[in-house]
Amino acid sequence: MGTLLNSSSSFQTHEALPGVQTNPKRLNLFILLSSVLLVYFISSSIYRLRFHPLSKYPGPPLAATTIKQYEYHFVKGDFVQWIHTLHDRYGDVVRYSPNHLSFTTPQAWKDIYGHRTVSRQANPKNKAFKQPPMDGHCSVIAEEDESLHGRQRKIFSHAFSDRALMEQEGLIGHYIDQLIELIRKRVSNDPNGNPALEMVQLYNWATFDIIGDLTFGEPLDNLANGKNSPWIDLIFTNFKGLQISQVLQHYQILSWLMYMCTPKRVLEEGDTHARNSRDSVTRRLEKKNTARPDIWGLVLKHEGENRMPRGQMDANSFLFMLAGSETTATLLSGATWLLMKNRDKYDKLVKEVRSVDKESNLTADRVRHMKYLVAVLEEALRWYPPVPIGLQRDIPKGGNRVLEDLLPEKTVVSVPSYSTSHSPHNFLHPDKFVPERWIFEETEYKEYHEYDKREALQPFSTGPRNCLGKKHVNTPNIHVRNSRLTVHSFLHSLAYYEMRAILARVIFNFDLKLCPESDNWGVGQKNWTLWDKPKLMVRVIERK
Ligand code: HEM
Repeated sequence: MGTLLNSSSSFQTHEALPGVQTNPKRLNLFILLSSVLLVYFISSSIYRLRFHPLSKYPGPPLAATTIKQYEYHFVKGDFVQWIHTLHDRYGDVVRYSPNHLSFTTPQAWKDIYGHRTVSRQANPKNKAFKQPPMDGHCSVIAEEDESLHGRQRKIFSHAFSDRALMEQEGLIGHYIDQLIELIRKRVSNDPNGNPALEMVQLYNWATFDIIGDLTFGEPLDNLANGKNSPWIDLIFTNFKGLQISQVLQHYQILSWLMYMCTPKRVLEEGDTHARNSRDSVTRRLEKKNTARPDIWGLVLKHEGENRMPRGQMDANSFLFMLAGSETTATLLSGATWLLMKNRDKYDKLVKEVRSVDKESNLTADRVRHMKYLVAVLEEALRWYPPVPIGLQRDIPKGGNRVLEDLLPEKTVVSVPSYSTSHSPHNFLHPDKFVPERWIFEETEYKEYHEYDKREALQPFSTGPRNCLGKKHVNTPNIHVRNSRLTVHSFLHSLAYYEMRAILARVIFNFDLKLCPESDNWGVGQKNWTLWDKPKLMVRVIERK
């Protein structure tokens, strides 16, 4: 101890002097390093602005020189608004970071996400946003290998087929009954019979209960208990953090700081729920009941040689819980707000939905033929797409063509749903909510029918990795969307059915009015891949 003290004091007295003498050297080193960095920064900026293969694309000069501006907006949660402003200013193609291009033309959907052709390779998903494997197993959305991905899609084809949906109608209807009962109870418990209800939460409970039962074959009881199940808490606590950490992973210190600042409870919750998810799948498999029309019941029934490894089942269950609940609840919340803000459209929908004699007539088949209802949901998907950002794809080795241009390997390309469907180049008066633009029989809206590029709307993405919850049609999507809504309305799928049935039954039973505090609900919301939705307060009374 004494020796240590002695040596330290000798360091302070005798060693300090040479230290002072070396300071100019250190200063010189600092100046040298700074100059090297400055020269590097200036020369790489000049290269990126003038000579880089993407330099011909328009965009903010700062964004062309550094990825940090894009990362800043992503982490801040205003990326959707930022990229939209850039498209407004620079046009249909924008360079928003040295290697990133964003497109809003309809053709770009095909070129970026479409099936491979003789002249075009597939563009793989960008690794930064890849879902991590669960115990070494990839869910369908995270599977990189094309043929393994195709194999998983094939295994799920029965569980997401028309026939499955017909069998699932009763199960889904049961939860919609519970939603209506819960709202009715709250209305009757209110002294004035006119309570202000938080609709985002109610829709979330309904869609989580439905997908929970379809995935695990047992109820999550959000609606029955009138409160969030641990599943909902987990997904909302972790999703935003996961998105942000995917950007921060490039910065070791920030990544580490974020990890250190994450409450231990949140980290433990992640493990607990992965375990719960596995246990729920185990319980479902132990029941061995293949007669039940839930996802695993239908997968096991058609299993044969297409056996899915157990770990893959867990990974996919986890995925279904997020992909199949939050998205539909978001769209329902958006549609409700848009209808409240456009009372004439709301009245038109009320008239159509209440034209049935009784509620039990609102069957899957009936609601898919309600033109105005289908058009309201289509327009809500355009105005407020649940996945508003551009899903990033990498241009592979050898380059690939997008809109006639051969883009170099490693360019990151995407089509942002929100900007594409709010582009005045694609839709007439894009910021207005006009369901009639989707109905050709509404002849007063002819100018919309003639102007709109309907194929620009792809809220479920397109190509071999599009949404599994939206029916896969053999007819190319663009053809369907280009044709009359009557053809489109025949599309049957879990996502569409849930949204139609829930909205129709809420509108059939109750009159709704927006509370003043939610007047601007849909404006300027933050987003981290999905919207970060505030409370949507709506006054509800029994229909007259
Ligand atoms: C309004 C409702 C919905 C919207 C807007 C939506 C949107 C999307 C989008 C944009 C993708 C592509 C993601 C990517 O490329 O990374 C996707 C994929 C997927 N969605 Fe949906 N979705 C909805 C409802 C559902 C439902 C109800 C389910 C049912 C479980 C579901 C299951 C899936 C699955 C499994 C994938 C991955 C498909 C694959 O990678 O092959 N979605 N969805």
